[in-house]
Amino acid sequence: MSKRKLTRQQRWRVEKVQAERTQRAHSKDKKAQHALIEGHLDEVSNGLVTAHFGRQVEVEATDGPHQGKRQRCHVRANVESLVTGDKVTWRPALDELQEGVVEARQERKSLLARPDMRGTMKAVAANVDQLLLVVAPEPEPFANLIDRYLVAAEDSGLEPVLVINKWDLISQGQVSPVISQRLDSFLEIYREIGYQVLATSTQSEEDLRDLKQQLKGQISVFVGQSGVGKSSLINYLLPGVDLRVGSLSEDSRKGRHTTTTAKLFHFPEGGQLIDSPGIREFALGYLEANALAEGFREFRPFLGLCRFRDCSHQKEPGCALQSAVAEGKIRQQRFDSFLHLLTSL
Ligand SMILES: Nc1nc2c(ncn2[C@@H]2O[C@H](COP(=O)(O)OP(=O)(O)OP(=O)(O)O)[C@@H](O)[C@H]2O)c(=O)[nH]1
Ligand SMILES: [Zn+2]
Repeated sequence: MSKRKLTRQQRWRVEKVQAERTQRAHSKDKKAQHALIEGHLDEVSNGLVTAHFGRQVEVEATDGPHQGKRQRCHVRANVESLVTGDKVTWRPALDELQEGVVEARQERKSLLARPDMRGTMKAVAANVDQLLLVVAPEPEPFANLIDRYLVAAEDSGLEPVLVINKWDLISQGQVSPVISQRLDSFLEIYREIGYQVLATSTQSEEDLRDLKQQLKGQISVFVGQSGVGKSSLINYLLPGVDLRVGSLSEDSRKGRHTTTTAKLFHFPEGGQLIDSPGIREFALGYLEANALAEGFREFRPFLGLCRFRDCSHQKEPGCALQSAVAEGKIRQQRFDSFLHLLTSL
């Protein structure tokens, strides 16, 4: 192919197109570019995404002169998608009423995802350390539901902690001995597996002490079935905070915009909470059968030991899980729950 000599006019046009393309590539978010040009930004520092609004995020400075302050931010076009809890490198605006710019996302420790309306898994929160699975004597817990949450937590890399709320009902003998007994043996199973179990109630300060201790220095989420007392617990732990996730408007001209995205809060006595209606209902989305078995913590030593590599742990001879159940190394109830979840995949 011969090199054609371009006329000055053509060269000018090529250069112009090139420049425009570069401009577009570098500044998909024009406002971010604009902010940089305007020079109203401070030095690069570390931050934490505390909320998400469409293409903007709210970032809290975790070091530097703005530490503890929050700002709305534009996100550079080359930054991968952000969720609440993400740690970022950003440039705060010098004037806190202006908007900062997120330059990069830092590595994630864990990612909590939940299925959207079409069943596609959507990331909702990053770097959550522990999942507080709230249960109560009433509504009485289903083993299956607890196990679903536990598997989801294990799969997302979060440490689950079982929180038995409404403990006052038990300690004051307000639930029938049958329910009380059932709950006890239930909890014993989870303790035996190695999960931490805490008793709480929203009826006295004393009953929240262990939970407050557990929250310190960690990013937590509260999950559990309706009516167990998640809202009550969170209201006690975050006094005076407007928990309505829609309380920050996306755009004041459009009025109050209710967003269901997750928000990050600081507990006054230490630790952080990420909360949204979606997170509270977080359970099991799509899972591979292997991930399901892995999610039953006490099954792990036996996985891969079945006679058949593709053992479904149902009726096959030489199934290591079934032998473990027969030998009392795996509780029958957990195995039944596993099979139930397996058939509902
Ligand atoms: N006795 C007793 N009742 C409680 C306790 N905590 C919450 N409740 C009551 O349990 C009911 C449900 O509490 P909520 O905080 O709304 O429960 P939730 O888990 O947030 O429920 P959803 O909003 O439906 O998900 C309310 O009537 C509370 O007053 C507790 O520790 N002891
Ligand atoms: Zn098997």
